[in-house]
Amino acid sequence: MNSLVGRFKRPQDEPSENVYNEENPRRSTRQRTSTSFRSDFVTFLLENKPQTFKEAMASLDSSFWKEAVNSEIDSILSNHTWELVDISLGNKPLGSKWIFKRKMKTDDIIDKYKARLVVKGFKQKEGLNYFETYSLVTRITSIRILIILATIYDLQIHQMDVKTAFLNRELEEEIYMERPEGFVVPEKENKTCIARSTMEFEFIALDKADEEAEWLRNFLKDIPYWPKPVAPVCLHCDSQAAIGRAGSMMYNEKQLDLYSIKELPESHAWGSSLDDHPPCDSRNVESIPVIDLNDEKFVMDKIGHACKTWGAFQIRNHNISQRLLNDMESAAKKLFSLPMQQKLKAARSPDGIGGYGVARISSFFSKLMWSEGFTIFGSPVEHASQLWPHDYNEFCDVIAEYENEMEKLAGRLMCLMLGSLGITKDDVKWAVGPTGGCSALQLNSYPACPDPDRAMGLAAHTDSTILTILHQNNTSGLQVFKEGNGWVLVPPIRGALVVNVGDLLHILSNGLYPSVLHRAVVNRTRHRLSVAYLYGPPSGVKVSPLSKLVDQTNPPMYRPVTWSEYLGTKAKHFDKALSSVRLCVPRIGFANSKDQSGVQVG
Ligand SMILES: O=C(O)CCC(=O)C(=O)O
Ligand SMILES: [Fe+2]
Repeated sequence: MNSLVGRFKRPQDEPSENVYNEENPRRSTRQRTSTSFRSDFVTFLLENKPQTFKEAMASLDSSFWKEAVNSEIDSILSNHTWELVDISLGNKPLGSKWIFKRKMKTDDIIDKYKARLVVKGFKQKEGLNYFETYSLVTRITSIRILIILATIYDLQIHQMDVKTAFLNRELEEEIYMERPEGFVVPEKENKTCIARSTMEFEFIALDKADEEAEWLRNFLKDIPYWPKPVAPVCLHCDSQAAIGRAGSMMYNEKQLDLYSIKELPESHAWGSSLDDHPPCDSRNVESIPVIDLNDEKFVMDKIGHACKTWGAFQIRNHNISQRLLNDMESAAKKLFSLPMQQKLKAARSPDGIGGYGVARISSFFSKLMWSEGFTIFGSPVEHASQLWPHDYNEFCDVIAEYENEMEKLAGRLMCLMLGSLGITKDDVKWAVGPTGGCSALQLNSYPACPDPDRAMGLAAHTDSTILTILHQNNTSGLQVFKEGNGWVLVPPIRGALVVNVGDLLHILSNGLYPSVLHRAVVNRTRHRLSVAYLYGPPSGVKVSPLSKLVDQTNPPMYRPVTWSEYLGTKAKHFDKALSSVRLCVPRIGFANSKDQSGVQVG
C-alpha cells in the first residue's frame, strides 16, 4: 500500500472536483443504477503518483520520472508507434496525456518508475472518427464445440470471468495527436503532431491471439484421449513491427528480475514437462566421456567415438589457462549482477543478435525459462559501454582474449572431429587459415531458484553451430539426452570444457555425428553460470555433407546452407530445423531421434 496523501469526503449530489470536464466527452447513454452512499462515506486516495507531466518533473523523484519518460519515448520512436510529422491539412489532433505509475515490489519497495503515453481517444466523434463499437463476445460455435467435447469426454464445464482488452481490427485511418510535453526529438522541434501507426493494435491483437492459443493447447492437453504431444499452434502475423515488439523486453516485461523472486511465478512453472525424461541418477550412470587432448595416440578415436555415441564430451589439457577461465567467469558474474534497469540498457534489439535478453528459443515455449543471457557477436564495445559507460575496457579485454584462445581451440577440435571421419584440412578448404570460422559468445546465468523441480533453466535444444565449447562454473545443471539413458548430467570438472556437436557438424558429417540434445536445469541455492563459445563456418560459406562421406549408397542427406540461412531456419522451425533442410530420410542406424519428434515445443 502506498502512503496516504489525500483524504476527502464527497458531498452528496455534488459532482466531485475530480470528475472529468473536457468538452463533449463521449459518455455511455446506458441507464445507470443509482448508488446511495451513507453520509459518512469516505474515499481515500492512496497513491501519490504525479497526475501531470509538470507535477512529475517538479517532484522529488523527477530524475526517475525523466528516465521513465525517455524510455517510453525511445521505445515509441524505435517501434514507430508514433512519429513526428507535420499535420496534414484538415486534420485535428487529439490530446495526449502522460500516465505515471510506480511499480512496487511485494515488500512495498519501489521496483520501477513507469511512464506511459496515452491518447485522449474519447475526443473522437461517432460517425466521424468511428462508426461502430464492439464488445467482446464468444462465438456461439466455440461454445457449441466446448459443450460437444465436454459431452463426449464427460468433462465438467466451468465458466470464468476473464477481463481482456478487445480490438476489433487494424486501424486503417491516420490518427494525429498533439505532441506531448517532454517529447523532444532533435531537428523535429517544430513538428506539432504525431501520426499513429497501427503497430500497437497489431501487437495487442497478437498478444491476445497468443493467450487464446495457449488456452486452447492447455485445454487439449487436459483431455485424456487427445493425442499427445499437442501440436504447437502457429500464429501468423504480417506486421514486422508487432513481431519486433513481441520480442522486445522493453515492452513485454518478459525479463523478470529472477534474483529477487521468492516464489516461482506461474509464467515460469514448467511442471510436468520436466518429468518427460527424468534425469538419471548421476552416481549410477556414466556421463559423457572426458578426453585428455594430450593423449595424442588415442585422442582422435576417442573424440570420434564420443561424437557418434553422445554428441558431446569434456576435454582436459586444452591449453586454455585456468586464469582465463576464471577471468571470463568473473566478467560474466559482474555483468549479470548489474541491476536489471542497467542490463536492459544493453537489451538485445528485436532483430539483433547481440545483447542482453531471455533465451532466444523462449518464443517456442509457453513457459519462461529461469535464466538470462548475453550474446556477443562481433565487438562487445557498444553493449559494454551501455553497461559500464566509464569502465568497459576490462570486460572487453577479457572477451577478446577468451575469443582468441577459443578460436584456436575450436580449430584444433574441428580438425580432430573431422579427422576422426577421415576428413583432412584439404577437404574443407574454408576451415583452414585465419578466417577458419565465425563465432559468437553466449553468456548464460541461472539464478538460484525457489522451486527448481518445476523450473527450466534452458529448454532442450541442439546448437546451430559446428561445435560449441562450454565452460560451466562449479554448479551443475547441464544435461545431455542419450537414447536409452534419458537425461544425463554433465558434471562440472574444474578446468575441463564441454564440447557439443552442433547441427552444422551433423550436416557436414551427413548425419554420422548427430548434434546433441541438451538442456540446463536449475538449482535451489546456487547461482549457475556458463559461457558457450559458438563456432560456425565463415559467413557466406555453404555447409553441406562432405563429399568424402557421400556415395551412391549414402546420398547427401542435407541441402547446402550458410550459417545465417540455418539460423533463420532454426528461428522459424526450431526442433524441426534439421529436417527442414533434409533431402532424404536418414539411414537406419543413426536416425537422429530429436529430429523426428523428441523435443516438445510449448
Ligand atoms: O548453460 C549450459 O550449460 C548450456 C548452455 C547452452 O546450451 C547454450 O548456451 O546453448
Ligand atoms: Fe546449447
